[in-house]
Amino acid sequence: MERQVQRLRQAFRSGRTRPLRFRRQQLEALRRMVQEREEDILGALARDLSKSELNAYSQEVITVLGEIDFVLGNLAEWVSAKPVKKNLFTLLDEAYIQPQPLGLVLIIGAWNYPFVLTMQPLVGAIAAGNAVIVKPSELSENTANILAKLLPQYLDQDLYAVINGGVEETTELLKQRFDHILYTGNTAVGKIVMAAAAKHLTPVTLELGGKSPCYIDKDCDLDVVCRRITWGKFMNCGQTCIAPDYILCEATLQDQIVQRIKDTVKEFYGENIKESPDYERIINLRHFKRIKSLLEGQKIAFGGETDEATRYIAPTVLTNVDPEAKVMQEEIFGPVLPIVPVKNADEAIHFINEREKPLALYIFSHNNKLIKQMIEETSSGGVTGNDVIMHFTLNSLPFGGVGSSGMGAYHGKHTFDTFSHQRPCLLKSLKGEGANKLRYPPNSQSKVDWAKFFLLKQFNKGKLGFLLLMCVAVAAAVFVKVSPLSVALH
Ligand SMILES: NC(=O)c1ccc[n+]([C@@H]2O[C@H](COP(=O)([O-])OP(=O)(O)OC[C@H]3O[C@@H](n4cnc5c(N)ncnc54)[C@H](O)[C@@H]3O)[C@@H](O)[C@H]2O)c1
Ligand SMILES: CCCCCCCC=O
Repeated sequence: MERQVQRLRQAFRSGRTRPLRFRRQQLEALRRMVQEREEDILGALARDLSKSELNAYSQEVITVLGEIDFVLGNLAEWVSAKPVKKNLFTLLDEAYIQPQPLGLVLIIGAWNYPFVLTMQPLVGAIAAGNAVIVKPSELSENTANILAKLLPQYLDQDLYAVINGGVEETTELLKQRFDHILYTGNTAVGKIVMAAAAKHLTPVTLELGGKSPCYIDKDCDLDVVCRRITWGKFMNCGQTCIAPDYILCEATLQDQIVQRIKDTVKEFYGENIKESPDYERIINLRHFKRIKSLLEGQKIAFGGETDEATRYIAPTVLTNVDPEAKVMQEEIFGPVLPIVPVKNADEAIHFINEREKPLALYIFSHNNKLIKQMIEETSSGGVTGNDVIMHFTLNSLPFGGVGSSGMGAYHGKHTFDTFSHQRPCLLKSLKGEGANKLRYPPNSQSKVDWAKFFLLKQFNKGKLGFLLLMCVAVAAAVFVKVSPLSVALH
């Protein structure tokens, strides 16, 4: 493993990833891979999560293709140096920010959307000019295997590698030195990753989870609200990091919500949900048993049927759930939706703020002021008002958590920035040394007064004064030797 890391680092040092043309070629090759090997990719996703071809395509493949197109359309602009504003001391100099690749980066993916959660960060890491090691989740082993088979066929093998394996291999991998690690998965492992990264002072992006609340105000259209929640909660059998984890609403709304979600489940998945191609299965037996155990002692309003042989758990809604119940202590990550009654929006805000900061927050109301108030008075990785999940799909929005739901963010330009060093560059001339006397010893009151005059706002009396000052400064920078001016400043 150490040798492989060395090999990639060596290839990065060759400078091959620097030119825009090379990065574009690699991204185009990646796009070709997704298009030409679509069937293999969809097949792997079906075997891992019982995802239908249509669902796998619309949830994962489209996102990756869209990301590649978006990056290719903007990369030339992103890699270019960005001139910055200057102060009076640097007026004649060149000042800019130059994005540069970090080096060798590690991307550790999760199993629930195993294709998009490794490929989307990979697109940004390549775009930013890095060498990359991808470590897919071992739980979605078919997707992990297809990535290990396909990526070397399309990408430069000296710069991009897939390493498969479980805890042992990941632990070994984390002993190596990387220039950035992007990890997606649960919070407990996030801490392990961060501790390992700290040994090398490696920066991390942690895309973690949490219990994402969903508040339903009484002033809203419950038919629409429940359709949207049903879609986002039961998609991928509830195994979505930003699925609404639980509902907060006034007690009087509960029965209407239950009835509408029940009707929508029937509309979406039919009378026999097990037969629906749109309804997935739980990833493995451990998670199946974990989710099933969350139902114990709960009031099941509908659903609750399970089948261990196929790891099927029906869409399930629980009512009057006690905040102390086990189902409210951990991220559910399955098709179980508890409803916790609260008196009003203020109590919902209090409820949310008493707990760890979630990855997402959802607020449904006709009252925009209330939505804005809840955003203002709570914290979460992201927010969607009057819908669920959808903020993930907008790549102009940074996607990530806060507090225990993660740190850092990616998607679109944000991924490019995550995997780049924004290098500040100031290019001066060796001429104009006279003006520099101001900062060289020995110091004097008049030099300090000049510095105040050049740099501090309160000494630049208005716009006109500032303009005048700039002219003086330019003159000073070019010709003038420092002279006392304290009188003019006071
Ligand atoms: N924020 C996001 O974008 C996002 C996306 C998907 C999932 N998630 C979160 O991930 C969680 C579910 O994923 P998971 O954690 O079950 O996925 P997982 O079990 O697939 O683990 C994720 C990665 O961590 C590695 N790993 C596991 N144990 C390890 C250890 N002891 N040391 C080092 N590496 C280890 C795995 O090999 C895998 O590559 C949920 O909490 C979910 O909310 C977050
Ligand atoms: C179109 C829906 C994609 C949702 C991906 C969520 C990633 C986290 O689990």
